[in-house]
Amino acid sequence: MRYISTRGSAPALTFEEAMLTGLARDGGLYVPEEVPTLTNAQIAAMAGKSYEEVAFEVMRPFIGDTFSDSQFRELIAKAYAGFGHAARAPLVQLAPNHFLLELFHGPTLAFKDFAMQLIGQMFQAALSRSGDRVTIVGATSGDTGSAAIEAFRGLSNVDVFILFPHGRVSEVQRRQMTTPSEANVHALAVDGDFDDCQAAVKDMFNDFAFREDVKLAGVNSINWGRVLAQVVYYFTAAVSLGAPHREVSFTVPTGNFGDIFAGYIAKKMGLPIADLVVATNRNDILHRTFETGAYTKEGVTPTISPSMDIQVSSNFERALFDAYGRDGAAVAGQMEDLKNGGFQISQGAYQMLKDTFKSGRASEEDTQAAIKSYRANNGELLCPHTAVGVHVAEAHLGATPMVTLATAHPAKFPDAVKEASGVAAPLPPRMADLYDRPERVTRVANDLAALQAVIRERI
Ligand SMILES: Cc1ncc(COP(=O)(O)O)c(C=O)c1O
Ligand SMILES: N[C@@H](CCOP(=O)(O)O)C(=O)O
Repeated sequence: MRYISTRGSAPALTFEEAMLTGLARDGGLYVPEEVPTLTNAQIAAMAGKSYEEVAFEVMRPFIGDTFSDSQFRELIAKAYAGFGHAARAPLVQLAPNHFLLELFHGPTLAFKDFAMQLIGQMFQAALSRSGDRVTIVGATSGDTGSAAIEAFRGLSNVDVFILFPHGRVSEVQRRQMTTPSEANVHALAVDGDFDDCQAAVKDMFNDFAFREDVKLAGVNSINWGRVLAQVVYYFTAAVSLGAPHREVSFTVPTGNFGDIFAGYIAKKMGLPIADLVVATNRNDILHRTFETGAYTKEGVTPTISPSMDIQVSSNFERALFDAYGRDGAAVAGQMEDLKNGGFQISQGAYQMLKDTFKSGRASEEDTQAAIKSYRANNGELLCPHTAVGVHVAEAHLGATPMVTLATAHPAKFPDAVKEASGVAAPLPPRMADLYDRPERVTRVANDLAALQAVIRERI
């Protein structure tokens, strides 16, 4: 299995190389040269298997010879051992044809743990084999950062720097990033928004001298390994609802387009997914794009679902690559136009995207109303991101079972949840002292050189 860049002019890599490389050297994102497919019989045989076993079967065709089967099984087992639910990703029924896929039973209470815990294991195994040391730099709107820190804290061959937008993450998210005391963890509060943080990370990858000097690695969904690990729960959810004998639809609260892209890969692998619905908050660039065919940046507006306050949606580039018939030059051209504010998608590519994805948006009021009504009528306390998903899903319910991804635990956003529902969402006992732990954070200007200086000084 080889991985190629969405911009068409970086070398093809193995799974291990793509995982450790992060951004391609032409600025693109790595994708598999071909997406392997599973037969209906293989999918049907997943029924009744453990999450770990399905994870092995779904991901094995993508990893080539990076790990032996037995080592890969071991890494998967370690990755999910600390999850607080035996099913790892349980389904809860909201209505006759509407289900919630709870993805918040990992150590940091968000879906990011599914990929990050596994990436942590895979990095550790690959780096201890090679003896290399890397510097991970990640951008977060709140959840990727806490999950990355949890997965990499205390590891001897990794330094991890997380850039988050100062004042724009929830207090729980911030404390999850600033309270770990391990010396290899560095939380950087940037005077900017998430898009600034993500742009700085990509600029660091495009600064080849810096990239080589610090041995830069990435754990944002730039990294194919992140997307891959998220493909698994589409299979477990769909199979428990009757796939491959029955189609299933998914609604995905979306920001950087990584999670929904994982659903798209599951569909390409042969999972019978009817609709893939993109749900955005008022930062609705993706919804507008699906409506109009124009990808046009506006400023980022802070919302009560802060992890989705994103305008430059990194993984959309992976979808565009397929929409343009895998023409890297066309994608590179559109990404150049994005620097000047946006681009118009060609008619053919737009049609492909419209045929593949549906979309909707939730205003702040819609989000609050969903939190309130699902608490009152279903007894479910939703996090604001999940509430965006549930609101959008309601407009797409039909005969096919709909699964909305519950991407974070309500306790990560206690203020917004309490205001909407009147109900407090307590942290689990293992995190009960989070507010008492001392914080360690460095405030940094939204400036590439300043960020690079901090990183060089600390490693
Ligand atoms: C809780 C939560 N929901 C939804 C999203 C959006 O996911 P993606 O960026 O993969 O679209 C994020 C951030 O990634 C998140 O943290
Ligand atoms: N919402 C994310 C933003 C980063 O997304 P990623 O999936 O590319 O890591 C976050 O919570 O940080």
